[in-house]
Amino acid sequence: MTELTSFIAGLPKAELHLHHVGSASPRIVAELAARHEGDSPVPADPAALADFFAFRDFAHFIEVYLKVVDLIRDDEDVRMLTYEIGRELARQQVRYAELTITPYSSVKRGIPAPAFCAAIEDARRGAAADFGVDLRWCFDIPGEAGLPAAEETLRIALEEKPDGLISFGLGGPELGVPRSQFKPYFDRARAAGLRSVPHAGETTGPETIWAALQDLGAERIGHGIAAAQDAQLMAYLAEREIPLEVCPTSNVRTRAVAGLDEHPLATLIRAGVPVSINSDDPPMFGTTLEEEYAVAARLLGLDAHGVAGLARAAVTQSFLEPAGKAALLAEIDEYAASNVA
Ligand SMILES: O=c1[nH]cnc2c1ncn2[C@@H]1O[C@H](CO)[C@@H](O)[C@H]1O
Repeated sequence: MTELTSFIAGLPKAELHLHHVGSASPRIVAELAARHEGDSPVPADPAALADFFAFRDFAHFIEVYLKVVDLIRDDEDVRMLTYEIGRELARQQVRYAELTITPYSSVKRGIPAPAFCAAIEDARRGAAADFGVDLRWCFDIPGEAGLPAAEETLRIALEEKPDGLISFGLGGPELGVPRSQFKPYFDRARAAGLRSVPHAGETTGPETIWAALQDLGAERIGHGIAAAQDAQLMAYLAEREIPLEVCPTSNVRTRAVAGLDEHPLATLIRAGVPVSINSDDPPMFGTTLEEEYAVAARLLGLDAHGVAGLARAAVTQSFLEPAGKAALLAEIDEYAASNVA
C-alpha cells in the first residue's frame, strides 16, 4: 500500500452519490441469491459475480441492476442490505453518507412502503449505534419507469417521511427520459423541504444538465460530467457553486466514457466547478470509495493535502447540518495535520 493509499484509508470521508441496491456486496448478493435459490439469474457464487457485473453499455448496466433489485424480496432483505452498507462505509472511515434509495422498485415488487421505510430506519439507527456512520436517504425516481414511478416515489416520500429522508432524485437512463416531465414532482418534493439532486449529463449531453437545473431546481447534479462539453454551463455551475457528484470508475464501467484517461474530471476542476468524488455502485463497478479517491488523486495530480481537500469538498457540498459539517471538517483537518509529512 503506498503512502497516499494508506493516507486515504484513514481519512475521514463523506459520500454523496451511492446507490442502495448498487452497494450490495458480492457476499450480500450471493446471500440474497441463495435465499431465493433457483429463481434468479444472479449467480449465488461471489466469484461468478465479477463476470455478471460486466456491462456492454449503460442500458445493459440498468438491466443487470434490476436483476439485483429482484433479489430484494422482503423487509428483512432491505434491513440487512442497508445495515451492511453502513458496515462497509465505516470500514472506509466514511462518517456521513447520502444513500440513493429507490422505494418504487421494491414496493412494486411487493414490499409495502411502511415496512420498507421501517427497515431502512432500523438499519440507519443500527449503523449509527454500531458503526458510527450517519446515513441519510435520497429517494429517487427510476426514470425508465416514468410518471407512475414519479407519482409513487413522491407519495412514499411525503406520506412515510422516514427520519433520514433529506433529498429527492432521478436515476436510470437519461436517453428518451426527458427531465422536464418530472417538474411537478420535484416542485412538490422541494415545497416539502426535500433537496433536489437529479442525475443528469451522465449518458447524455449538457442539455440534460440545463434541464435538471431549470426544470427540477437541481441543487447538486448526479454525475453531470457532460458539463465539460459546455464552457458556459461550467461557468454557470462554478459561479453558483452547484456541485457535481462525480463517480469516475462508474463512468468507465457503464461506457459513459472510454477510459479514465478520457475522463473530464480535470476539465471540470480547472473550470472551478465544485466536485465531490463518489463510488456510485461500488461492488458492481469493482471499486470502493477509497479507490475512487486514489483515481481522482491520479487524474488530478493530488498529494495528501489535495486528497484531504476532496473529503472537505464532499462534506461542504453535503446536506449535513452546519454543526455536523463543522465537526467532520475539523476531524479531517486534524487527521491531515497529524498524517501529512
Ligand atoms: O449510475 C447510475 N445512473 C443512473 N441510475 C443508476 C445508477 N446506478 C444505479 N442507478 C439506479 O438504477 C435504477 C434504475 O431503475 C434506479 O434505481 C437508479 O437509482
